[in-house]
Amino acid sequence: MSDATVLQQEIAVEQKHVDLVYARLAELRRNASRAEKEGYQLAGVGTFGALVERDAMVFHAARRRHALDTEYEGLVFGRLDLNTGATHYVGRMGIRDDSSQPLVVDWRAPAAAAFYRATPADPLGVVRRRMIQSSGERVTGIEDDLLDPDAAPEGMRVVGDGALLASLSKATGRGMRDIVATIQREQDEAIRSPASGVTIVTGGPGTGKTAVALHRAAYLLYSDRNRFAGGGILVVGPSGVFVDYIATVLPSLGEDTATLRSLGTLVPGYDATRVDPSDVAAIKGSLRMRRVLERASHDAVPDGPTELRLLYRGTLLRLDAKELERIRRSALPRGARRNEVRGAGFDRVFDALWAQARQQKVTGLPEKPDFEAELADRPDFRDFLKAWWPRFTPMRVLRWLTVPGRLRSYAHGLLSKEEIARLQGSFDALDAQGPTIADVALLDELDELMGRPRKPQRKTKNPFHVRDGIQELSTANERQAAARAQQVQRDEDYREYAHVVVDESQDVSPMQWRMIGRRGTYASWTIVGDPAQTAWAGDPDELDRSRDKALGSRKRNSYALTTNYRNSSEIFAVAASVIRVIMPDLPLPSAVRSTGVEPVDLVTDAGRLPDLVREIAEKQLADVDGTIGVITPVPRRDEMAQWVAGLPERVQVVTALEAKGMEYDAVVLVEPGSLTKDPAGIRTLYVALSRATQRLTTLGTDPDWRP
Ligand SMILES: Nc1ncnc2c1ncn2[C@@H]1O[C@H](COP(=O)(O)OP(=O)(O)OP(=O)(O)O)[C@@H](O)[C@H]1O
Repeated sequence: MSDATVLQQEIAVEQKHVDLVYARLAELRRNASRAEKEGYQLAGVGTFGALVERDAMVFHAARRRHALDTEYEGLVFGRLDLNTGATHYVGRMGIRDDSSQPLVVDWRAPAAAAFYRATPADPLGVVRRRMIQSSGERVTGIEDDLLDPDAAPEGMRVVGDGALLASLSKATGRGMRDIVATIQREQDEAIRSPASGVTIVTGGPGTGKTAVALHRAAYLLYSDRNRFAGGGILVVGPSGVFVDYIATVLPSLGEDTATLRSLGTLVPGYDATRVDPSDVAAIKGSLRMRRVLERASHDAVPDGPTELRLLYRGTLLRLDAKELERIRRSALPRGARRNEVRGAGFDRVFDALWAQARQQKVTGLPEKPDFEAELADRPDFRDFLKAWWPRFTPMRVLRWLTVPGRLRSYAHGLLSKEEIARLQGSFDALDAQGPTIADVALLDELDELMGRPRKPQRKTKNPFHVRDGIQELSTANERQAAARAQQVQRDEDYREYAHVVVDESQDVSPMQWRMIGRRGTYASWTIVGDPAQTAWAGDPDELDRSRDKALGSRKRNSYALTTNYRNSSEIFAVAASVIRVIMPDLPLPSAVRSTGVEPVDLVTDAGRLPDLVREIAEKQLADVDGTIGVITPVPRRDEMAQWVAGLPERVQVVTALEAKGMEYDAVVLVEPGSLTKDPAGIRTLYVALSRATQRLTTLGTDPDWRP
């Protein structure tokens, strides 16, 4: 029999099972719809208990139907033949037949772990592992691994080769794809790492760190839904571009209880996308900024009133600048939070005025409480208090740093003259352009330092909580929204996540670790990153210390990933040659796929550069089916975006910093020489050179751009 016939026969075998699964799925969807309808009919009964039961039925049925709908495509992707003679199918969700026998095992269930972990050296009871590829409900391909030939029963067929490689050669789309069908053993170990403590995943470019982090989030939600869906999972990535790229992965895994944030949007109220040059980011990210901000948070208000004069029952009461300063200082000792001790400051003003009034023997002076009430009623006095000790927003205080004299005095002894000058240059743009990504951590720090009257935590609006009356859910949309709301309605600045995932963690500055740490006090953590890709130009020890502080004394489990699944070996060789210059001993991942296409390096003059960039992007459009990344130096992004304006959407323009974590089928890296000035730049160059799966062209005006 020819190989093709054997393959067709085996496909037919699997198709039979897959048909069974989809038939059962259709039945389950019908059941879910019926449950919803029946839920409504219960309303007719009208008793209190029936209404609660109705809401519960409607909610669970709607959630079940949603899950059944999202997992439709490629539902079954694996089969395990065990040495016990048993067979398990592995898929995106677990499905049982009507006698409760499993038709498909959820990939996150313990029984599915062997699908990812079994190897010929350690087959874990698996004789044959089969990957099933399908399109819609149709099985299109099969790839087998025979793991334990000695245990194979007579007639067991083994077909295909290279399922992983086949999956890696698919075109890259706008969003990251899930890897659930081809997770590798070392990745699976990290995904299923214990739920508590800190899981640290390191590995070079393209080793699947992001994929692992996201699949781990899905795994945690599956393994302990109450804990992780209840508390929520926070996923932090470096940029908005990156967050959009990964946003598609979690819903496709059937989970919508994760909150995705970039470093510029982690704090509610800010949507920062502006990046600082690396030398400025290093200053803003340094822990020394905490002291600078602490000083600012205790300083007098610019243009605030310098004295208080009140005519009280014919007598002038007066607090001069010195006295006001003394009161402010005594009400605001070091460590006190200004917005929280405002009342204490006001009390001291009353005390000082009362003492004066008594000393000056004001005629008809009432008791102190009446004296205070009289003053508190006077608009001129209230205006004074508001101007002298306003409620401070973090942005208001950060703006004080734009005043050169103030910045110098806050930074005295903490930052060098040059550092102060650089910071000043950056803050000059604060009013016109809004905060940078690094500023958001400073604003969060100020919020912490100043304190604020916390809003009471909003109670979760659970559609089944009947204390406030039965909720009338009517349309399908409302039911869906209610089902989601039950899980995701949290305080705007929610800080009690059950798990925090930090992707591209090598780029999180010390001040940003503090910002993230505040939101993960009660969380377990997954931290993924690659120190060789960091753009951090500041003190590396400080970075380690601040990370350790955020993670606290939680137990740590570390995993290292060693295979680069993204780049062709030809492309990774270029990236590797660059990072070797500054990190000769760095262990690098091995790239498993060769395309036979060498990267291209072109040099031109400044005049020709725009046309050439466009020409190359057009050529790459013809060469690859997926996305094309035009990677630019940070300051020239908008200018270069004009050069490729009007090309299809597959062409995306990003800065070298925004390219962090991203992946494209083809990359044009423009002016690579702009990234070789310092080690942080070379590490960013390494990132930019390791984004492409198939084609890489470097193009610039400097023939000697290589470090
Ligand atoms: N087991 C796998 N099967 C198929 N594809 C995989 C597998 N692991 C990773 N990939 C693919 O490899 C590419 C790189 O993965 P990912 O972005 O998670 O790597 P990374 O380690 O975060 O990379 P970087 O540090 O460079 O940002 C993605 O396209 C991902 O889908």
